[in-house]
Amino acid sequence: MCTAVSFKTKDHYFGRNFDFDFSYSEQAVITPREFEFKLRELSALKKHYALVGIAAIFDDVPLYYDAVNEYGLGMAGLNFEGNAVFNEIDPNMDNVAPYEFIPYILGQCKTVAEARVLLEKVNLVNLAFSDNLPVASLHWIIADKDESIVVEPLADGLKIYDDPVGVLTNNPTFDRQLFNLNNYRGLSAKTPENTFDPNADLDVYSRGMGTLGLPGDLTSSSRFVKATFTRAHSVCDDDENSSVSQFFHILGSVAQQKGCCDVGNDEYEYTIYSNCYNTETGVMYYRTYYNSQLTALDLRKADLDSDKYVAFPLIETQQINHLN
Ligand SMILES: C[C@H](CCC(=O)NCCS(=O)(=O)O)[C@H]1CC[C@H]2[C@@H]3CC[C@@H]4C[C@H](O)CC[C@]4(C)[C@H]3C[C@H](O)[C@]12C
Repeated sequence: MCTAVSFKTKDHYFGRNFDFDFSYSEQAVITPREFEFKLRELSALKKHYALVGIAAIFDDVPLYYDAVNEYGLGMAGLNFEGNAVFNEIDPNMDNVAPYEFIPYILGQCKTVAEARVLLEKVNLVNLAFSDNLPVASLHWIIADKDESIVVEPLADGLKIYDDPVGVLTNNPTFDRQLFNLNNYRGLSAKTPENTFDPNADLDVYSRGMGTLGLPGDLTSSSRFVKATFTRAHSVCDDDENSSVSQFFHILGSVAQQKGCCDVGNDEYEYTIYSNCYNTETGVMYYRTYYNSQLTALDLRKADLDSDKYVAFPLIETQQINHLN
């Protein structure tokens, strides 16, 4: 399970929880403009916008899980098991393999509006990066400072939804996730009036009674509701530290602690990393399950005209600030 969020204060922030039971040794990776992304069915992206994000590196190619480009467009892939359908090659379309999708969009689009145009011709094809990797069953959120969309490869075609709440989790399909929010329209950050039975003397015995019924379980539909509520009610100052802290608190509301989601064979799904991009400055902050200190990587401090990516292994050991 995973949760991605798009959030605005003075700047725009984007990021995700990466929840899974194992990792492909993902790293923090900057890909400059002239790194050649070879595409399976289309001509290579020789010059493209620079990317910062989290990627697993196979055969010297960064395969991005999530990234932001130098113009502030962000994109993240989240599991969409059982729903994602990838097609055969269609000679009339731009055939893109799922593992190429993030560099394909972020390498060429400055905004969601530009991404919508490219997406009109995209056919996501059933091609794996290599024989020993699966075709990842994913759907994607694409966000800039003005809007978010969700892209779902369904059996009856590629669906592009507006995402008015700036959140994506996993199953079911995004239209159903949005519909489910109707069930929670009565929830509030404020103390509710007694509309239940005005003749009964109902006490406000606790703060937070307006949130009673907000789900706290780990299912993707519950995380969608919880993250949407938390984001929608977030209060924070406009500066970078406040915004980044608040962003990680939003993600923390749907984080998964190891042990609570048993996937068998003594393996557990947990929040392996959480990250937050300031999409306007190109700085990515991350923390990992075992290291709660924030680590930052700044896109603009790399040589963006180079043809070589730079990769930094995630710092996974706890960083403790000892006072004595
Ligand atoms: C498993 C992850 C989703 C996490 C998530 O959503 N967990 C909820 C699980 S659940 O919904 O609860 O079941 C996804 C997200 C991004 C993916 C990589 C994308 C690049 C590359 C694409 C290639 O084709 C296959 C290998 C590859 C490295 C991919 C491996 C894996 O697929 C990754 C890590």
